[in-house]
Amino acid sequence: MFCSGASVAAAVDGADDDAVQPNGVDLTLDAVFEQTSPGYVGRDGKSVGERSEVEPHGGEPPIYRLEPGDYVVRYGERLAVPEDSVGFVLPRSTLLRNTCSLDTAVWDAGYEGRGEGLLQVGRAIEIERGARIGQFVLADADSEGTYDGSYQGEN
Ligand SMILES: O=c1ccn([C@H]2C[C@H](O)[C@@H](COP(=O)(O)OP(=O)(O)OP(=O)(O)O)O2)c(=O)[nH]1
Repeated sequence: MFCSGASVAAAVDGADDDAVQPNGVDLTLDAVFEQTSPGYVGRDGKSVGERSEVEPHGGEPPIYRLEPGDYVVRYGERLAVPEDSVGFVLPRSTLLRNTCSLDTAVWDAGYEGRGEGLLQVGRAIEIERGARIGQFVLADADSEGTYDGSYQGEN
């Protein structure tokens, strides 16, 4: 079963009260990166390529003016996935309605950190730093151990 927004909020550090939704908690955009060198995915190992941080166009709060392309984004909130849960992030529908999306993976039981996602920009868009871009939801789960990979405690 999926958890209530209030339960999800207990797993999210730094979320405003108005970020709490009926079934999850909104996550905000903190930083945007462009990958500049290849990554590596092997049978045993992996590495993330070099990246450069995209500077906001200006404004207060700062506004990112993003041309079509793929960007790595860091969320503004620190998450701690409970050991009896699994997490998912879904894009805010306004991104989809603007020909953009957020691509995300599984958030493992026991993971803690400020995670990252793939922002796909199909048509140019402006996004403020701190704007809501996705929603974090949690489902009850039987877990086979907890996450202890290299992204534990990131950011
Ligand atoms: O969209 C996502 C999905 C997950 N995570 C975090 C939480 C998750 O627990 C961790 C590792 O994700 P995953 O297990 O998919 O990564 P991996 O490439 O398999 O790395 P590892 O070998 O460390 O498991 O990254 C994100 O930051 N963004």
